[in-house]
Amino acid sequence: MQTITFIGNGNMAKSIAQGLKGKYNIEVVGRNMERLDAFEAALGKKVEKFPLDDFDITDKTILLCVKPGNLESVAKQLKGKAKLLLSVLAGVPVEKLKKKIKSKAVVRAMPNLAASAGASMTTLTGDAEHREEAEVLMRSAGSVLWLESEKEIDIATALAGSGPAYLALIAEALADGAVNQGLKREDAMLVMRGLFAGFGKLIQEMHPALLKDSVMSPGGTTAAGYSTLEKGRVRASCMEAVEKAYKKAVDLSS
Ligand SMILES: NC(=O)C1=CN([C@@H]2O[C@H](COP(=O)(O)OP(=O)(O)OC[C@H]3O[C@@H](n4cnc5c(N)ncnc54)[C@H](O)[C@@H]3O)[C@@H](O)[C@H]2O)C=CC1
Ligand SMILES: O=C(O)[C@@H]1CCC=N1
Repeated sequence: MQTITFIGNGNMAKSIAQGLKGKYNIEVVGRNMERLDAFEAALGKKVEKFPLDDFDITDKTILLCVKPGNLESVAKQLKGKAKLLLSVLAGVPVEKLKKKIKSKAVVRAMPNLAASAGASMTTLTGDAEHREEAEVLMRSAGSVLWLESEKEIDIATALAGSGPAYLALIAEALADGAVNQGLKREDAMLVMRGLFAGFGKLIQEMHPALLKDSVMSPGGTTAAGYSTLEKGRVRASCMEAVEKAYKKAVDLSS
């Protein structure tokens, strides 16, 4: 079984490791042994645990899962040259990764929080020779799409990487709206979750505009609510949110 070495043991590392366990041997590298023990307990499977300081990455397949701001300090503590560096760091380009961490090949991956449920939408780009290997690996955590440029992965970061947070805002706001009109909180949450479960299936098959047209009757309840969303500039705000998140990814590249 191939071994994957996680550097970082936070949310994203844990989520991806859940998908990989059983298919790959897992090693995890971090600063704090208690946190590494917690990572292993959360995974419910034996993993090899190593301190970060002076860790030798020679010929390993690394899954780098630290924050972009920690790249510098983490890189300084590693020695050797990896076989493949797979980085989930938002915005950090291949060139910068290559400068900081020695590796024969680099691939960027942008998963999302749904990796914890095996349902990430993960985009990938980088060394095309490792496309197949990276796709197979990340498919353990959901769907994958290889993109041809780093600009595209930065845009996809704004859409699917950050997207769960944007949809969570909509989900919470809609449930709050129902509570505001008098529905019990627990009922509002159940109805909202059911709405998203069904919508998740429908949107796979229908264009969003046709889906909307199918729901909105002339002079009906949906039309009444929909015009309020347009007045509130929800459409423009979503487009601006993607723009701001993309620009932030570009900022992180320097
Ligand atoms: N959370 C999300 O939904 C997504 C996160 N990402 C990317 O995943 C990466 C990790 O994010 P999360 O797992 O959410 O963060 P997290 O805060 O849960 O985990 C970060 C990890 O880095 C370690 N760390 C922090 N400072 C360190 C240092 N100075 N030296 C060594 N290790 C250090 C922490 O101990 C932890 O293991 C980020 O680069 C982010 O861009 C990508 C897609 C989605
Ligand atoms: O907010 C962030 O920086 C990370 C990247 C994509 C989702 N979360």
